[in-house]
Amino acid sequence: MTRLIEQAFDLAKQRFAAIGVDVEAAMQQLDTLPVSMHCWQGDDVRGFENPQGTLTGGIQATGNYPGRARSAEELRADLDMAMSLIPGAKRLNLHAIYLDSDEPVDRDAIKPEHFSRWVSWAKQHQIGLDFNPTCFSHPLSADGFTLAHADDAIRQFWIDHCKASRKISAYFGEQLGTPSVMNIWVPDGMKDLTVDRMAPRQRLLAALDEIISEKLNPQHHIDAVESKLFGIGAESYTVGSNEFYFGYATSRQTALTLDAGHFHPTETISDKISTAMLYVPRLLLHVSRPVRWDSDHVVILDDETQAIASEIVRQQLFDKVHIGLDFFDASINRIAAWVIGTRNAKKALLRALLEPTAQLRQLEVQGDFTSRLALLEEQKSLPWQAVWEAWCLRHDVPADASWLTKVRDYEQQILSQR
Ligand SMILES: C[C@H](O)[C@H](O)[C@@H](O)C(=O)CO
Ligand SMILES: [Mn+2]
Repeated sequence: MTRLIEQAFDLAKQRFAAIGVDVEAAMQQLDTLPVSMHCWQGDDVRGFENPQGTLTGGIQATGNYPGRARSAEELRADLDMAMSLIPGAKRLNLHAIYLDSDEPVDRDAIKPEHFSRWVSWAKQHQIGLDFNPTCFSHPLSADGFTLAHADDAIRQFWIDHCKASRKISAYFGEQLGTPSVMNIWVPDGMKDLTVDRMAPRQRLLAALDEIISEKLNPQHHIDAVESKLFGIGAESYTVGSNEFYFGYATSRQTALTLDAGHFHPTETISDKISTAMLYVPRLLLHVSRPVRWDSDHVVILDDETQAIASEIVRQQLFDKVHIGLDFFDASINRIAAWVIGTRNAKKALLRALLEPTAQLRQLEVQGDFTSRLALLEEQKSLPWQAVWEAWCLRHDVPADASWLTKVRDYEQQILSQR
């Protein structure tokens, strides 16, 4: 098998060299692009604060596949398994409800010490951590409002939670030597016709300003804000809309988060990257797969995933775009879900790096759209898969679907005992 992969790789290198693409350079570039895996695929967004509670905030993990992680130890073991099957650089994205504490702590009182075991684990794996305040699945978010809440005390509780989260994020960055991107997403919105659409937005704006008022070291912490079109039970009005956060991120120069599932079904985030990059210093991507709505299906190698990766590579946005994932499927093996989705994100990046972009750009400038389309289509069938498999071997992970056997073994030995 290894020999076959090496032979195919040598031939593939020659085929790509013939269209002016340096395969080794592409692989080296790919090595520098971490994908931030989201912890919440492993337990259906339950967390360890109150795992028996209901998932609220207008999001849903459907399915009841056996074996979800029930503790931080189990989640870390599952991540170890998944990460061992995914090539190249990775990070882990934690939500605040994944605190690893021996006693109960409310959200406004979370501290770095409640995440110290995650930091030790990240150090062992030499990976960075990212963070999210969790503004849902809590009694004080039960009426659908958090940072835009009309009640001063409730709003302050969520402001304090986000402030506490920034400290944790900065601690991650300081401990691990790579900035933690902290994403603020709130579910605030209304189910039905809304009369005052302005006041909640004014409150959200002021709350965010208070949250980011303390200057933190950008080497340790990066603020990001995430919009949404609608959530379940908030179909008529979302306070943090795209326009709201686009304005916020451009005026405050925070990073802007684009979640592939948070727009109208005919809108794509790949087309928003070049606009947003004109106004904000950084983007955080939540690569996901919407099916009719923000369904958070596992990422596949579809046209939009490819288009997102191609935008990053064509515009050379390597230092400005943070690539994260956001899906949670409880109807299939959760470790397989991580492996499939993360490998696909990386496959899309590799394919983008193997594109003869300079030549295509030249054709576009010349107005030769026939050749542009012809070459774009021809390169889809160049042997990128041979390069992918060789890259997997270099990273000592299964090159083909044999990773599934390892997941099945783990399922039989570990997950089925839970
Ligand atoms: C867990 C959430 O899905 C996530 O934090 C948020 O990014 C989101 O996309 C909500 O729809
Ligand atoms: Mn998201």
